[in-house]
Amino acid sequence: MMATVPLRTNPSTALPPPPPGVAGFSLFFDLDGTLIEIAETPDGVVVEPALLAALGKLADRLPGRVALVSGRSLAQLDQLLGVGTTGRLTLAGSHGAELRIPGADHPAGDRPAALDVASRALDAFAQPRGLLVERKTMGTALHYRQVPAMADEAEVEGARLAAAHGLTLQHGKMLVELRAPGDKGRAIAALLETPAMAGTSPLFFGDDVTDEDGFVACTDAGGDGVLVGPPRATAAHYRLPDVAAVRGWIDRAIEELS
Ligand SMILES: O=P(O)(O)OC[C@H]1O[C@H](O[C@H]2O[C@H](CO)[C@@H](O)[C@H](O)[C@H]2O)[C@H](O)[C@@H](O)[C@@H]1O
Repeated sequence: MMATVPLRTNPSTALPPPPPGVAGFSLFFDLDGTLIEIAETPDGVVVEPALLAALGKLADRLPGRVALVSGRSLAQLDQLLGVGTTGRLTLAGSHGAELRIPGADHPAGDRPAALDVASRALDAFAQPRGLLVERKTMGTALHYRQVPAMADEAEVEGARLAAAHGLTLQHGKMLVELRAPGDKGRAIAALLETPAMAGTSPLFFGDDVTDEDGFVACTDAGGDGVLVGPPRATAAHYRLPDVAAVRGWIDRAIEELS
């Protein structure tokens, strides 16, 4: 099963930055490549204290209306950012397969039974080729950033194993992942029904193909998407060039809300 990238792409590559004025918005952020710089390995990322402070301030000013929507699992988000920060945010992890809303119960979905067998097959493929396998709560990612020449082979193996084991195939930056169903769009739509977010306009900042479902969900709900990175076909109508620009935008939003 392939995770779909929507075809409702914006024809223009000259997308403007998102306008100021966030008082009536709920803000959704992807993590890797959006709030933190891409690193060589999943564990190699740097989460700066200034980011944690900014997310905390934003959450104070928009209570219940600041969310992380990540391909990382909830456990990874807790570990990377610390529960002092994640506890103040609404979270969608595992590409939308896991939700955590402060004060609400959201039983975790079932981890697909086939995931362990498929993960061992990924190990067998990765080890002799020098690739990295990242095990997550609801998925396993095969990373080829370490050996980019293996990209095509890794993608083919990922697709083969996803089909063989009935798992969802997720493409990403220098990775292919086998995972539980769900997508960031459905997660955002569900979060928009929470009392704190209901009636607000959603704005989702993301850099990767997994974020496109989220851009569509936000547009459908009267908000929009913000592509982070170089121009490409996207459902977002705004763009910021890099992580630093997102961090600058957040700092300005905090000032505006102060
Ligand atoms: O949806 P996100 O929060 O952006 O998570 C997407 C994936 O991010 C991580 O992989 C990416 O970042 C790594 C660290 O910078 C990088 O080495 C890798 O090449 C990128 O694909 C994470 O490891 C994955 O589990 C997430 O799905």
